[in-house]
Amino acid sequence: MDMTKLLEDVDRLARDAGKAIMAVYRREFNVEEKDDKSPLTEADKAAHEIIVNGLNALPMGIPVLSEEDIDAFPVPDAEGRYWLVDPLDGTKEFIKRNDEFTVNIALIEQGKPVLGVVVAPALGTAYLAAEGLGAVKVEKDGTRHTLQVAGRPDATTPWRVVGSRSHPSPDLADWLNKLGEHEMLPMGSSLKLCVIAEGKADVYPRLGPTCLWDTGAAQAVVEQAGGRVETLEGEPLGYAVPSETLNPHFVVWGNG
Ligand SMILES: Nc1ncnc2c1ncn2[C@@H]1O[C@H](COP(=O)(O)O)[C@@H](OP(=O)(O)O)[C@H]1O
Ligand SMILES: [Mg+2]
Repeated sequence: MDMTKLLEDVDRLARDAGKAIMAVYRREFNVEEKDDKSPLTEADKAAHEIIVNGLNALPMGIPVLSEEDIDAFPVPDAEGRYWLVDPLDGTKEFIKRNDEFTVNIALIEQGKPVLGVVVAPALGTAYLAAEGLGAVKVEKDGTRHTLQVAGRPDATTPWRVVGSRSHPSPDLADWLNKLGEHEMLPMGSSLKLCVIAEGKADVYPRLGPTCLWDTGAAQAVVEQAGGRVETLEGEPLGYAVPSETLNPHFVVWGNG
């Protein structure tokens, strides 16, 4: 596979989905409730259609798992590959209109995210990563920066902790007490992992539920920037079984 070409194709698809999302964002829209009580908008559905059709049109014929179509789980191909898509992550942020929502596309191979694209359409930014290519942020004006996580803060500097705006967790307070002196940066969606990759925060503890599609693409960005996304047992967060959609609790570390 030509990873550079694949990353360009996936970036284009995520940006097309982002344009469809922004067309809805700029006008009135309806909010439905899914079976699991989470919100769903026309924007989630429009982005899903664009991405799934686009991925299916690529020559490799890699199966797709998208948050908005979990009636049938894909069987990974002979190389253990599948696409993992969250067409609109941070739907609550989208509804609140605070701009902190993302389009997420990951390529999983043998249970590992080997390519990831996270586009934040309202912010105009994108994060792109692939094995062997590293991770970059593309700014609104098109400038590109190579991403590198921050080192561990020295003993006198408080930890910069990023956390969910919409899904606080009861275990977090205990975990933060053990961490020591820190400052909190609230943030919606997979942008939490991306700010770790950028070196703007040091750690993101997620001690509450998330699904595979919430983390796959941004995990590729963090890992290619030198960081880690680990279960509480210290194993990399894995994606081997598409039908096991719930992630365990995890911590994203930016200290390499
Ligand atoms: N009870 C639950 N079970 C599974 N996933 C949950 C959940 N509560 C929140 N999430 C996940 O957390 C994501 C949002 O996290 P955050 O608040 O940190 O941005 C949601 O993404 P979506 O917005 O794509 O549905 C959703 O997938
Ligand atoms: Mg999501």
